[in-house]
Amino acid sequence: MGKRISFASRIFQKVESILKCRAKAMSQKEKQCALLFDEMSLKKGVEYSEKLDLVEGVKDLGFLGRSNIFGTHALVFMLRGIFCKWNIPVCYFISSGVTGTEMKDMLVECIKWLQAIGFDIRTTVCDQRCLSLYENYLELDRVEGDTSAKFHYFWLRDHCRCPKCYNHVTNQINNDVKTIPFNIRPKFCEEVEGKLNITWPDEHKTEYDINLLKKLISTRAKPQNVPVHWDVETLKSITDNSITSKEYFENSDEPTLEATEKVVRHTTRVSKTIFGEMWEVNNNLEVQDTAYTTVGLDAHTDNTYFSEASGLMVFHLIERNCKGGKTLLVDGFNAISNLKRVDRDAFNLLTTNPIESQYIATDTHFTSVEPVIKLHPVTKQLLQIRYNHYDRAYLNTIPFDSIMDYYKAYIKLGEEIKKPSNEYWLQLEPGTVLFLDNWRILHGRGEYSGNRMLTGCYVTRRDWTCAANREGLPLY
Ligand SMILES: C[N+](C)(C)CCCC[C@H](N)C(=O)O
Ligand SMILES: O=C(O)CCC(=O)C(=O)O
Repeated sequence: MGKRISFASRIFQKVESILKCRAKAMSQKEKQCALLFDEMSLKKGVEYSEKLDLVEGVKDLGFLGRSNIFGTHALVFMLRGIFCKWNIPVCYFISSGVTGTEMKDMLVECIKWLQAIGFDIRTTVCDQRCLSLYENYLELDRVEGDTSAKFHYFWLRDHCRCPKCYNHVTNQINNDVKTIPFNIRPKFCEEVEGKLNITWPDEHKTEYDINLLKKLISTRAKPQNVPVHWDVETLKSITDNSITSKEYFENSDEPTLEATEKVVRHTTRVSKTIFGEMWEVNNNLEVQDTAYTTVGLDAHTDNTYFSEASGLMVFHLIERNCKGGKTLLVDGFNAISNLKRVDRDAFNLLTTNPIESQYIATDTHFTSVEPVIKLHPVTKQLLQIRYNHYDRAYLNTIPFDSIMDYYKAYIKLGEEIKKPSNEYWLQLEPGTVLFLDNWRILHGRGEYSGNRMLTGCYVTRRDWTCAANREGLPLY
């Protein structure tokens, strides 16, 4: 194959004269070509070449110089006709992963040389992902589609998952980040067969799976799994039956509290709050809350007065000898996105101004100060709605000048929630257990008369996201 530019002059002349011959025989159109370059990994090893009178296998970048480091890659240049089918291997270099600047210099030199011979180079094509080393980071080309991925050397050292640096039994980091020098650089670095292998100056070795790096890049600050929002019209068309997208039903053997509990414990655990673990809700004011009356309740989320509102609500209506008492569900995220579309300022006020909520009963006084709309701290996508107009405390967290604007924004969201197009009314029946995402779906009920018994429980957000992670299910 070809030549290594400028040091092997005998070969150089031979290849050059062959290339000149080929170019001469071509028409102007035939000469139009692409310069392809590609890095192939090599087995480490050296050999004396009598023909070249030098040791082959060490790093050798032609006019950019030669060194005693073992070569790990061959950087191959090739010409390919654009209009006519022809291929000519041109030259190669032995490298140990070229830097971006080295690559540019070689490319420019190679193009100049081939143009002088007579080829009409119209484009360059790099066939393989390649690794470029910079001052304090490296770059992997085309990791994600066309974009490249950059990783600081410090980060790469910090995340070493070798058994010394990381305990694979406890899944905890052994390595002390404080001991890594900020200016750490690999002694040696290569990309082979889907792996990034790094040797550090102290001979410590780190291996990364390129697919893992790819995955980490694609999840950097980008919205994940945006759930499908629904109104009454579109709810029916959602086929994804996950609890983040839609209400979720399970069947229970019998209409009892114990059967409800069994269904829940099948996948997760029951949360204990001041309302107990499993609750029985009927008209007895056993608990000091309107839920324990026959009064109708506007759509709301529960536990706005807890710093972590329950993640899931589980409802199982085990007795229905009553008139009314239907269940109301509203997709809070849909209401918020509608509000955001028509009134961006209102949306901003609700995301940035925390308000206080309360639950006060005998010997109990819970409060929490949080915004009504919470966004994911990194991706900024919707994370939680905390809307319960019954459980608001004194509004004293908003600056005087913003109070009226805040009220208008809060009421506008309330009106959106109350739009008939967003209100999904359903009749719960004994035997059907309903799971609700209390960070997203608001619930309410119609006023009723007669005997009605609702059983259920809360599941903490951390418990159900734990179950979702365990099962590999997507979270928003
Ligand atoms: C009956 N159950 C225990 C479900 C709820 C009772 C708490 C209701 C409270 N107002 C809230 O919205 O959090
Ligand atoms: O009784 C119902 O159907 C719902 C009660 C309720 O909204 C609650 O407990 O938060």
